[in-house]
Amino acid sequence: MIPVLIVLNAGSSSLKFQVFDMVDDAEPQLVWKGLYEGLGGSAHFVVKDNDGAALDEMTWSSGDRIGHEEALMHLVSWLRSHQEGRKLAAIGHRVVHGGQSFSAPVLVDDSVVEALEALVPLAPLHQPHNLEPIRIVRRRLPGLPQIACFDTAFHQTQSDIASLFALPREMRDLGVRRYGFHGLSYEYIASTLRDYDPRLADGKVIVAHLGNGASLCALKGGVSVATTMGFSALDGLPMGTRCGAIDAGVVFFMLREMKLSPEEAERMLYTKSGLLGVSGISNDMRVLRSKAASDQDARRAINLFVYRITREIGSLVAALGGIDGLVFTAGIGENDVATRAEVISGLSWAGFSLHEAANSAGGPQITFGTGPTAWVIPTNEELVIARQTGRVLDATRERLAS
Ligand SMILES: Nc1ncnc2c1ncn2[C@@H]1O[C@H](COP(=O)(O)OP(=O)(O)O)[C@@H](O)[C@H]1O
Ligand SMILES: CC(=O)OP(=O)(O)O
Ligand SMILES: [Mg+2]
Repeated sequence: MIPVLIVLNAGSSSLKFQVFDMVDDAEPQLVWKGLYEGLGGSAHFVVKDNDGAALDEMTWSSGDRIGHEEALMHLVSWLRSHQEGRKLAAIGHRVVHGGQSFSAPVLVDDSVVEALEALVPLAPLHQPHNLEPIRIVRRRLPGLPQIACFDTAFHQTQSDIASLFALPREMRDLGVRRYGFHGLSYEYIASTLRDYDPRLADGKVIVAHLGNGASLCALKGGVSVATTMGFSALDGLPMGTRCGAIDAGVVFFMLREMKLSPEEAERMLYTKSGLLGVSGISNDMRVLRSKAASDQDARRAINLFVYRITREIGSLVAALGGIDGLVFTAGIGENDVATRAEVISGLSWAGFSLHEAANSAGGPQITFGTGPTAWVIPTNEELVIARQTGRVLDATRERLAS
């Protein structure tokens, strides 16, 4: 029997999954990937093989009340009827916040669940959804090992100064510091840089993870030295619906002058801001691009996004003391030719010069010449979760055997 892993990335109304074969010490091999979307309403399930060919799909009506629990149990029974010769060995989860305690992936037990629940206020948009499948599996499939893999862990290499806020010392003791996120994505990119150019693997690289959530990370020799997200996933760049870095004074204005409750203020900053808030149209870059020529608000939202990315890259170049490479990844970074072109055009001062045909073709290399180079590299957070999960399982087995 080949042991298989399910890797889960749970959102508020979606559950993305991938299934990997784990053969001894080999790299995890993707077998199936898919998602449930529209959970809580009219849910839809689709699963594909590792070549992207659709294998199965299903749609439920809202009366069927398919939530995360029903979706997970459906996935497990789908696997049972398709996994001939395979045996489910564990589930690896993306958990956005690991706080101060978790600097590496961990086997989930009662105390881990409790510690991760305490971090919900630090990532209200993600953490509750990440924890829900963990609780469901503990209840419905007790005994199945679950491993939590964190978006924050990769940034633990940052210096004390890079992670410090200029707040009174007791705040740091309460855990109020910069953590950084999207670490699973950055770990994947760091692990593959050598395949593209050894100078990137050993040098100073800025990775732009531009998806619905967006951040930048400065890597030196593949190690995180600075990042734009801080205490929460609200910081840094403007995102699909999140504001990114704003003056903390705005929050006091919202509470005191606008008389918003903390929950209302939080909702505005997390779900009504960013590309959606500025454009008043959409959080989706595809929609904004299709309207940018005729709609001033769509254009302004894009211009602000690009302006903030370019400015923050300048800041990270200073933190690195130079730059050898820039990598675009995630939904916008991998697919939006125009965003890449606009960012590169704002970086001509650093020696970047766009190769338009290469950019239109999706790279991988999109600038050439003697200066720093820019690249498009698709991220793979799920593969990192599978690798980390495999390592934790091996270590647990060795511990039990000794
Ligand atoms: N073909 C495309 N062109 C431009 N933008 C795209 C394209 N495909 C996806 N996107 C952008 O990527 C976003 C999703 O990115 P993704 O990394 O999948 O986000 P997440 O994992 O946070 O859900 C979409 O909201 C959209 O803005
Ligand atoms: C941490 C974070 O912002 O994640 P996502 O991009 O999936 O929203
Ligand atoms: Mg993402």
